[in-house]
Amino acid sequence: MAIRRKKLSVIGAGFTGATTALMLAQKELGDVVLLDIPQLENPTKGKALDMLEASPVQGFDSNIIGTSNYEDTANSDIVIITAGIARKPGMSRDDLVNTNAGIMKSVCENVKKYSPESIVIILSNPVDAMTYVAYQTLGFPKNRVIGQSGVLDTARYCTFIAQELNVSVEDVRGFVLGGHGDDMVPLVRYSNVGGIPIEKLIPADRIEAIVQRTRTGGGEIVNLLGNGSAYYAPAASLVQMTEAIVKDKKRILPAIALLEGEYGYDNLFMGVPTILGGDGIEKVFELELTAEEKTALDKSADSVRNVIKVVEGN
Ligand SMILES: NC(=O)c1ccc[n+]([C@@H]2O[C@H](COP(=O)([O-])OP(=O)(O)OC[C@H]3O[C@@H](n4cnc5c(N)ncnc54)[C@H](O)[C@@H]3O)[C@@H](O)[C@H]2O)c1
Ligand SMILES: O=C(O)C[C@H](O)C(=O)O
Repeated sequence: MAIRRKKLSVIGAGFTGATTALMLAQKELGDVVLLDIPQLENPTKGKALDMLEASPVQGFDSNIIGTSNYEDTANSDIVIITAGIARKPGMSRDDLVNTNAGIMKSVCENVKKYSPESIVIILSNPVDAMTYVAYQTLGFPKNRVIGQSGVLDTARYCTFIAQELNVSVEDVRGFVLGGHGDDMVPLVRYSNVGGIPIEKLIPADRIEAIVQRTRTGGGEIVNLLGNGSAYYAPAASLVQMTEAIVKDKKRILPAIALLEGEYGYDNLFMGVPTILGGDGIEKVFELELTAEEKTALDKSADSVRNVIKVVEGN
């Protein structure tokens, strides 16, 4: 049997979608189809061609096409959904829920029709609720519907720890649990630098400042950009998750997964540590939490539930 490259479709060719498409191709994780709405077909084709023309310079052989036609995405191995509106200063991610739920449903109807065997990774916000909408619409098994939040939130947390200690980011390990909102739960107790618990290296008040900055990390970028939200680190996060799946790496990464009893939550999509491999989410890890950590996670879960209620009311 001939060996073929993976087919990776990115729905939404805006800041995050286009950046993700380029990074996927640069890492040669597969051939990339970048799709946006028909009104933006030419700009989408233009972005894809521009990226492809970088390939001789950078030396990658992934193909990239732009389209507004779902037939071009048919039989994708992985579909990454970034379609939707982004927040502006003064807005919360939850303010996007009604618009993006409608977009998510229409995108997922097409994904279900054209790529019924795909693994789907959701980025659009509010992402925990959008992953729920995608799961409902797609009807795929839970291991094939994955939301991105924890890789990004953890990346921010690790960036700030590395800055604080002036050490390599490569030696910083941590975990952020919970919903992708301002009450997410960076797990200080499970964070270390080169194996040394951060509580032995950073004073408590500075750790608290890092935790708070992580929680509002998305808003910090929104306020600086002025007219949109982060895209370089979000795209890098999507690419790390895609690589774990395409290469069946079985990486332990935080991802938004359907919880069915884990951590005491039922029928809730929220960020938890998972194994990501060729089957998508292959396992959800249940960590032991202190009473304080569980209270914080309960608060975050309540926030996610409140947004899901809005979606269910539509
Ligand atoms: N989960 C996360 O960690 C995370 C991180 C960054 C951004 N986001 C979210 O991702 C989404 C996209 O952000 P962005 O910065 O790329 O926004 P953007 O406005 O630059 O791009 C969104 C694109 O989606 C397209 N789109 C809208 N409706 C569509 C449809 N029905 N089909 C196909 N494409 C459609 C738009 O035309 C636009 O090109 C936002 O909701 C943002 O909040 C989430
Ligand atoms: O903050 C946002 O609205 C975008 C994204 O969720 C992020 O965390 O950067």
